[in-house]
Amino acid sequence: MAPAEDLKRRAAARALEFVTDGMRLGLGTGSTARHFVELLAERVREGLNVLCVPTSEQTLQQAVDLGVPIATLDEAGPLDLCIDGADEVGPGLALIKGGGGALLREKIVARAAREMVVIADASKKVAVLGRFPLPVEVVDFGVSSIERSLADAIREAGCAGPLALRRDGDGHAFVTDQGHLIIDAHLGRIADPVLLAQAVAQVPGVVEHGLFLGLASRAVLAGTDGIVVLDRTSF
Ligand SMILES: O=C(CO)[C@H](O)[C@H](O)COP(=O)(O)O
Repeated sequence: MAPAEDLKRRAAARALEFVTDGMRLGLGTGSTARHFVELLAERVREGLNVLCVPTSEQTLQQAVDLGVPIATLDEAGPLDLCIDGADEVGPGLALIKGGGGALLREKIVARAAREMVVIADASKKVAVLGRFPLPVEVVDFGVSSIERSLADAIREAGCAGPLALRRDGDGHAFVTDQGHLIIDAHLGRIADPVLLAQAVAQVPGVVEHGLFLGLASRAVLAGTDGIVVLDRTSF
């Protein structure tokens, strides 16, 4: 296994220790979450009883293929724990998510859980959020106009940088599981994530953004020198 994948898998394995019998779990999306679902499936085969709500069609398919019991969020009700990856983990466990385009369902599921635990390789830890482009999910009506309004709102919140409509490998607009589009905001540095989140959320046409603030309570970060479990006060 490539070294980077090995670190993701180690973080996933450590987070699995937080799972106990009978839990209702949110399952994240992305390559790190994928490791978690694989390891969870091994435990399910050994007899662990869990009910899981996937945050994307991709994770849903993986869970079905591996025999992990799944439910819709409405069927499952409040969740005990949500385990998900992140694109950046900043101070206070503020996150940028949505690199895989699943931010809307990910945020709904994280909010429905009593606890959100982030799993990542240690390179995702940053002193200031923003090096990773901020994904903003928007409706597919008037996207050029939404993009201009978004640029204004971002500037008023003290940030700047080019915006780009996300495209898939064929050059078509990337469409999310909920049928929306994504505008990636290349900001470099987000000095005030709370202010930016408020500004972006107010733009008509914005469905959700990838700033996850006050949602994660722990982060399991795996580096070459070991694994650390951070909470909001320790980072
Ligand atoms: O937010 C996400 C998907 O929308 C992912 O959790 C994020 O992109 C991290 O992915 P990976 O574990 O592959 O680095």
